[in-house]
Amino acid sequence: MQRPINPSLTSTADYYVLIVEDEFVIANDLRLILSEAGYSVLGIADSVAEAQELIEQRRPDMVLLDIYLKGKKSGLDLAKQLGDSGIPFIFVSANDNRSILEEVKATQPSGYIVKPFREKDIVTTLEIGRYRHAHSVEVKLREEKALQIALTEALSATEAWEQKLLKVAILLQAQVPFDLLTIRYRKAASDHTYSYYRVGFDEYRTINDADFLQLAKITPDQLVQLRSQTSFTQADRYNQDDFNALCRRNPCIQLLADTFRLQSALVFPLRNGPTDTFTVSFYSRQPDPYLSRHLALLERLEQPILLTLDRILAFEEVARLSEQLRRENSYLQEEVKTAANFEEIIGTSQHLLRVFNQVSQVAPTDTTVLILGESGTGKELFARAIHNLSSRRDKILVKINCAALPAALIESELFGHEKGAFTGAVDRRVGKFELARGGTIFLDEIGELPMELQAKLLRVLQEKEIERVGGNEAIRIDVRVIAATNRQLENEVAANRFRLDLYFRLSTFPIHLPSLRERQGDIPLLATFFAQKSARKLGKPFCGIADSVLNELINYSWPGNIRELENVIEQAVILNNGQSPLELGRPLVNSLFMGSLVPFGLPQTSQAQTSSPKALSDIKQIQQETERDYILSVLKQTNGRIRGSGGAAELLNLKPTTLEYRMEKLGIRKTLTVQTQ
Ligand SMILES: Nc1ncnc2c1ncn2[C@@H]1O[C@H](COP(=O)(O)OP(=O)(O)OP(=O)(O)O)[C@@H](O)[C@H]1O
Repeated sequence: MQRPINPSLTSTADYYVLIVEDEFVIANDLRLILSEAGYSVLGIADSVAEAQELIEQRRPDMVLLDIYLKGKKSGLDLAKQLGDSGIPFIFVSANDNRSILEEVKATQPSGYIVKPFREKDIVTTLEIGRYRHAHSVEVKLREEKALQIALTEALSATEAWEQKLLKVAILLQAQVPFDLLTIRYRKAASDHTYSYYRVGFDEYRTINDADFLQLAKITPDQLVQLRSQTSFTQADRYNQDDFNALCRRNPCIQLLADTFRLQSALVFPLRNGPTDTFTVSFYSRQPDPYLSRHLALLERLEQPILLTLDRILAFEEVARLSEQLRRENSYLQEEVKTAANFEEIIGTSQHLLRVFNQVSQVAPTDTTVLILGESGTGKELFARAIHNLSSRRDKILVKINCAALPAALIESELFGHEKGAFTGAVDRRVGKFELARGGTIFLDEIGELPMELQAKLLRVLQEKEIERVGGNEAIRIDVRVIAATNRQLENEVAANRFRLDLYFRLSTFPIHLPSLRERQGDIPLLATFFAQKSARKLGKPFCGIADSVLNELINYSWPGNIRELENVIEQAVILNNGQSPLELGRPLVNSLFMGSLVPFGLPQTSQAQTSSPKALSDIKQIQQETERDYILSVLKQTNGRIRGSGGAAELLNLKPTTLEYRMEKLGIRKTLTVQTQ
C-alpha cells in the first residue's frame, strides 16, 4: 500500500474517489455527480472484497461508502481498515438505526449522507470532508516535523543518556501509544534491552534486566535463552488474535505479556544485520490499538529515530567504557599508592635478612611463591616487594583476599563471568586473573579458598588457562601467582580442608615470615619508622620515643605483629602534643631524635602475654645495636656520604656534626665505606 500524500485542494481532477455501493443505480448517480463536479472516479465496488482489490491497485483520496454491501462484510468493516490506513471516507446510507449510527461514529468518518440524497449534498459534504482531511494531514505533518525536531533536541540535551532515552520514549508515546516500550540493541557480543513501563499519565519506570528477572521470576540463563529465540526481521503490528498467535510462537513475548498484562504489540526493527540488530517494540494493554498508520509513521520517522537512538546508545557505550576505565584506573592508582620495595621494609634482624635473601632469589623468576606467617607480619608487603623486584614490575599487581568474599562470588571475582551467568550478571565481566595479565596476582588468605575452587585454581596453575563463569572458552593467561596464608596449611590438608596437590603446587617456594616476637631487635626501628610516618601524616613534629615506652614495646608479645605495632604507635602520635614531655627526662632510645612520645598503654592482654621483662642494660644494648644498624643502612643508601644533598645527615634530618658524633659513639668509622662495615 502506498503512503498517504497530502491531497491538493486546488485540483479536483487529481482527486480520486472510490465508490463502494451495491445498488447499481445509486452508484451510477454518484459517478455522474462526481464527474460533473470535476472529480476522478477510481471505480465502483459492490463489496468490501472488491473495494480492497481496487485500493490495492491505487490508493483513493476519498471513499464514498454504503453500509450494507454484497458479501459478508459491511461498510463498517471497511471503514475500520480505511481509518487504519489514513484514507478518508464518507458514509452514504439510508440507515438511521441508532446502534448502527453509534458504530458509524466510532469509525470517525469525514461525513454522513442520508439516502436519498441531492447532488448538492454530495458535492458539499465531499468538499468539507476533503478540506478537513487535508487539514488533518497537514496537522499530522506538522506533528511529525515537531517530533523530528524534538528527537534532535533530545540528542543535544545535556542530560545523562538514560534520561535522553526516556525522553525519546515519551516523544514516541504521543504518536504510537504504549504501556511498555522496549529498545533492544544487539552488537557483536553485547545484547542490551532498555525498557520503559508506563505507570502513570506521564510517569515511566525504567525496567532493567535485573528488574525483569525479578518481575518475571526467571534466571539470567533463561532470559538469555529466551532472548536468543526472539528476533524480528520486519516491522509488523499484532493486535488481539495476532498477538496471541505471536505469544504462542514466541515464549519471550508470552513472558512479557504475562508479566505486564499486554494484549498487543507493534514491532519495528530499525536495523537488522546478522551481528547488529536494533529493534523498538511498543506493547499495549489494549487489544486493538495498533494501526497501519502507526507503522507508516514509524517508517517515515525511521531515520531520525535510528539516528537519535544510535547516538544516545553510543553515549551509553562511551559511558560504560569510561566507567570500566575509571575502575581500572582507580585500582591502578591504589596499587601505586601501596607499592612497596625493600626500602620500606624495616628491620635488620637475622630472621628478616634471611627472608630478604629468599626474596632476592625468587623475585626474578616466575616461580609461584607461598608466603607464610602470622597475621600482620608483612605478607602483603613482601608479595609487593617480590613483584617490584621482578621483570613484571611495570605491569599490574592484583590483590584478592579469598577470605573477604562470599564463596559464591570468589569464582567470578577470580575468573570473571559471561553475561547472564547468574542472577545479577547483567554484563560480561573480566576477572582478577585476566586483569593481572602479564603481571602478578596476590592471593591473600589462600587457606580460606573453598574446596571446589581449589581444584579450579590448581588447573589454572597447571594449564595457565582460565574459564569465565558461564563461559566455555579457555583463555590463556600469563600471570605470576603469589599466595599467602596465616594458617598452617599442613594441618588444613590433614583435616581435608585443603587439597594436597594444590598445597604442593603452591609451596614450590615457601617463605616464612618471622613474628615480631622473633625479631624484638627490630621493634625500636619499626616503632620509630611508624612514629615518623604518622607524625608526617598528621603534620606534627616528631619528638622521639621515651625509653620507658620502648621498654614496654620490646617486652610485649605482639599477637597482631607489625600491624598491631603500627596501630599502637599511630594512636600514640595522635595523642601526643608534639612537644617533648619533660617528665620523661631520660636519654631517648635514639638520642639522635630529641623529644619523646607521651607514654601510652598497651592492651591489657599484653601484660599477661609478656615474657619475662628484659633488664634495662639489655634494652640499652638493643637500642644501640638498632641505632647502629639503622645509621649503617642509611649510609649504605648514600654510599657512605654524610654531608650535602642526599647525604645520610639529610636523610636522617640531623646536622652532619650530630651524625658524626653519634657515629663515633656507636663505633662507626667515617672513613669506612659501607661495604667494608
Ligand atoms: N618489615 C616491615 N617494615 C615496615 N612495615 C611493615 C613491615 N612488615 C609489615 N609492615 C606493615 O604492617 C602492616 C601489616 O602488613 P601486611 O598487611 O603486609 O601483613 P599481612 O601478613 O599480610 O597481614 P594479614 O595476614 O593480616 O593480611 C602493613 O601496614 C605493613 O606496611
